[in-house]
Amino acid sequence: MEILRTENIVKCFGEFRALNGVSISVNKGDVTLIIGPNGSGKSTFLKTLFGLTKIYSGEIIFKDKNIAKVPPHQKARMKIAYLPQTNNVFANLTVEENLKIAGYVLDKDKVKERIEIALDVFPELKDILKRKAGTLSGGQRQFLAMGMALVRDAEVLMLDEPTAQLSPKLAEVIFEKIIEMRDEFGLTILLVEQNAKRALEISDNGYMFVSGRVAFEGTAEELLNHEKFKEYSLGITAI
Ligand SMILES: Nc1ncnc2c1ncn2[C@@H]1O[C@H](COP(=O)(O)OP(=O)(O)OP(=O)(O)O)[C@@H](O)[C@H]1O
Repeated sequence: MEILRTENIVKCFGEFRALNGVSISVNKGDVTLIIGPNGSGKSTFLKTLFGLTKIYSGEIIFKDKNIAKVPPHQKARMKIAYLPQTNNVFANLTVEENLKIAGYVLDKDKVKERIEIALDVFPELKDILKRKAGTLSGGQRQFLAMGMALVRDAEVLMLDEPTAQLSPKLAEVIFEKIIEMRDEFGLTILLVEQNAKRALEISDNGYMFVSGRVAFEGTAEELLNHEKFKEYSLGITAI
């Protein structure tokens, strides 16, 4: 069942069209992947979905409502979470404080319960609750940011390259956590990833962006077997 879709999103920076009519559809409880070369508009797309930059035209439909003009803090209340590549935690606060702040709109008992759930999925955080988030490793910071989304009880989670700059081993752990968040909690995940092949293996559907457009789309399996994708992932063509 569709929970989120965009229709013909156009985003310009001056004369430059970073997004040139992007339409995608995201099903509830799926991992939907966006891949594509550098500069193809993936990060810009997530930012526009969350309302961090204004779009020129197009619609963002969430549960049958056009939310294109809804500001980020209201989208957060609608249980949409966005994790940027960096600055996704409060560096000067401890891990515990970050988790508590994530639940600020919930009542106290509920926050406690949600933090317990987050620590079940991210037990790695249990021993570092008193550490300042700014001192964490890249992987620990990512765990915390994803844990905060769980505390918030997010329904849709948008992740911008969560495995960037992590070792292959840690990247694999992040992919496993993403699967767990989908399968155990029914989260809908919109994922932007550089590691296209591995990310497709854990995804349900995918979109390949090229120059601000959807070049091709399909189920994860269709994309993995797509000639263009094979060429792209082998680096034979820049598309
Ligand atoms: N604030 C901005 N002002 C002007 N141009 C921008 C701005 N943000 C992004 N762009 C341009 O828009 C295009 C899309 O950028 P975006 O960061 O969305 O690509 P991407 O697919 O996420 O790339 P990467 O994989 O390298 O992160 C690029 O050409 C980029 O230079």
